[in-house]
Amino acid sequence: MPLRDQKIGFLGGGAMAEALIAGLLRSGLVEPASVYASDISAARQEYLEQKFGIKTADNSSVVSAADIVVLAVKPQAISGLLEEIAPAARPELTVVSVVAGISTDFIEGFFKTPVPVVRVMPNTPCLVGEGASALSPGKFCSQPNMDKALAILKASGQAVVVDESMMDCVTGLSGSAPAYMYLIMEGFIDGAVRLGLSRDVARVLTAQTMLGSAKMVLETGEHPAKLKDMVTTPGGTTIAGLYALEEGALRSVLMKAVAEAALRSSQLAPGKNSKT
Ligand SMILES: NC(=O)C1=CN([C@@H]2O[C@H](COP(=O)(O)OP(=O)(O)OC[C@H]3O[C@@H](n4cnc5c(N)ncnc54)[C@H](OP(=O)(O)O)[C@@H]3O)[C@@H](O)[C@H]2O)C=CC1
Ligand SMILES: O=C(O)[C@@H]1CCC=N1
Repeated sequence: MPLRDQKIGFLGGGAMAEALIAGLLRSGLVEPASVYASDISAARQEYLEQKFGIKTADNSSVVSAADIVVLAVKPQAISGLLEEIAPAARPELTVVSVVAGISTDFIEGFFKTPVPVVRVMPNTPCLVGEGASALSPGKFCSQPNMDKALAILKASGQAVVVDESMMDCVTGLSGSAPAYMYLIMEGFIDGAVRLGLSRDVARVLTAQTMLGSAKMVLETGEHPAKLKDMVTTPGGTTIAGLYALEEGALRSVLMKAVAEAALRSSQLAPGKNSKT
């Protein structure tokens, strides 16, 4: 078991760290006593201690105490954080970065010794055990390092290994897409509320329909177009709704959303960003 006796430290205790900690602890693979976190905000540290029963400390103390360190600050804060923790970094450590747009090469460059780095793009549904994560190994990463990172991400959903050149794309897809899905659900809910359905009923029907449709794709392995055809009775209701979606160029809009988010990911590394 790759996480046995491993102490896991989170640097940056915001939304994504919270989702990963929640996923890890609800899986039962790790005890709260083995999890550490640091955050620039004392109030945030207190919140994490209270919510999860984990320990908090400053960044360097967390790195010294941990076997696996998860970098979970915003891209704009990564250089300062890496400078701060570099003296405590060592080759036995596994560094897992969830920071969008930041390459393994960039992170490795801050350390004096060859430190294994795994780049990961998770998403917030890790919070409820349904995350979708992609991982790429850095150049000093061994299979045991990857196994540890995979175990953390698989504890809270599905995880796949991709070439690092695909990480901006993955960031624009599964990293960002929970937000797109919520927007789509909001539109469906408002559409039903407009026709008189109560918001609560519309919310449950919408979310369960998205969940069920996603399960159909994953469990049948069928092309989404075939599953769509199964719903679409000739001359019926669904084709009328699909016609409206095609008029609104839904697929083209969704493709653009992935491309725009991937482009932004490619601009996030310090020195590359067009805006901060
Ligand atoms: N949210 C998401 O869905 C996903 C996020 N990510 C990545 O995860 C990372 C974190 O994102 P997210 O959780 O949304 O952001 P948050 O702003 O919620 O979390 C980052 C946290 O780190 C704190 N922080 C800032 N500087 C330091 C420091 N030097 N040491 C310790 N803590 C610090 C921040 O404090 P303060 O706010 O006061 O600055 C904040 O609480 C980002 O790099 C993002 O790209 C990846 C996949 C999905
Ligand atoms: O919006 C962001 O930049 C982060 C990365 C992917 C999801 N949230």
